Amino acid sequence: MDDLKTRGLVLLGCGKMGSAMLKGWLEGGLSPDAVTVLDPYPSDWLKGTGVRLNTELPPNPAIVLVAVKPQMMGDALPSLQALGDGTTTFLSVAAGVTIAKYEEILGDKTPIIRAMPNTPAAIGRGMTAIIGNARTSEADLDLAQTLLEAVGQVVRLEREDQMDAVTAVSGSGPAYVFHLIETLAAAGVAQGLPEELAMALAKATVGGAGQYAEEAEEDPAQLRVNVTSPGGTTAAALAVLMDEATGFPMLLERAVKAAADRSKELAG
Ligand SMILES: NC(=O)C1=CN([C@@H]2O[C@H](COP(=O)(O)OP(=O)(O)OC[C@H]3O[C@@H](n4cnc5c(N)ncnc54)[C@H](OP(=O)(O)O)[C@@H]3O)[C@@H](O)[C@H]2O)C=CC1
Ligand SMILES: O=C(O)[C@@H]1CCC=N1
Repeated sequence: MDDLKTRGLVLLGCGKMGSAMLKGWLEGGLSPDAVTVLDPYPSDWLKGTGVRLNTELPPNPAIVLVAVKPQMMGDALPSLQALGDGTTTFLSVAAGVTIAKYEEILGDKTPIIRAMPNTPAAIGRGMTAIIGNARTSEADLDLAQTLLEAVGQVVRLEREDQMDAVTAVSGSGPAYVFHLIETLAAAGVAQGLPEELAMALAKATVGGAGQYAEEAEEDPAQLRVNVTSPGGTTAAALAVLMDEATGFPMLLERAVKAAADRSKELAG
């Protein structure tokens, strides 16, 4: 992290993902002076952080974090080509954009780390998978990992082609869980609960169960069994949710496949 303080970090694109990570870093003690953000329409929140905004780049930043949409990459990245001299590490969070694509633009001397984070990084509960190109040293990976661990957990991948499935599970995954909360609350309303109460029950249940699944010694299947009294209410619900033709397993398999397929398409 000392390298980041002295050489600085550049953030290209500060939308939903970039700001989730920046929020985590600033709350974790990274000085706003060490961060230069390039974003054409900065939010009021970003303007209030005190970071260096749309101004000249530091001469030799330790890391450039690329957080623009995959479709914008061709427009946005060439402006940073001068930093592709091999001393700055590029860390990309863009879905689908391969390391080879970066090497085409930045040259193959550049250490490039492809990462897939998720938005719970905003509260320090992110999950990020990373993999580097051939120019990435262990020290580069360690620096990226330290930075990313400031906003949650980090796993290292063995192969870049695992990234499509990772994107479909943990990158997009928070959206599936938020949708579960929305639909669980709506189902409670359909059973006669007031909206506010149903939403409070749904949020606390999903949040509590998620944390319990992470912390408990038992696996999620056993935790599910522990809730399910024989002949009781949970068994009645699970008969619907575990139905082979229409239940969660089939739905999630289709949803995760659709996301992974889209990640492959974005690679072009
Ligand atoms: N959202 C998520 O949960 C996750 C997103 N990602 C990846 O993160 C990246 C960003 O996604 P997300 O944050 O959702 O998207 P956003 O659209 O919210 O953020 C992208 C930001 O980049 C800005 N931008 C556009 N063009 C340029 C440019 N030329 N130079 C600098 N900044 C530019 C956009 O400005 P403007 O809006 O004005 O165009 C916007 O603020 C994507 O590649 C996505 O795949 C990865 C994991 C999770
Ligand atoms: O929807 C997307 O394409 C991005 C990548 C993972 C989460 N959001």
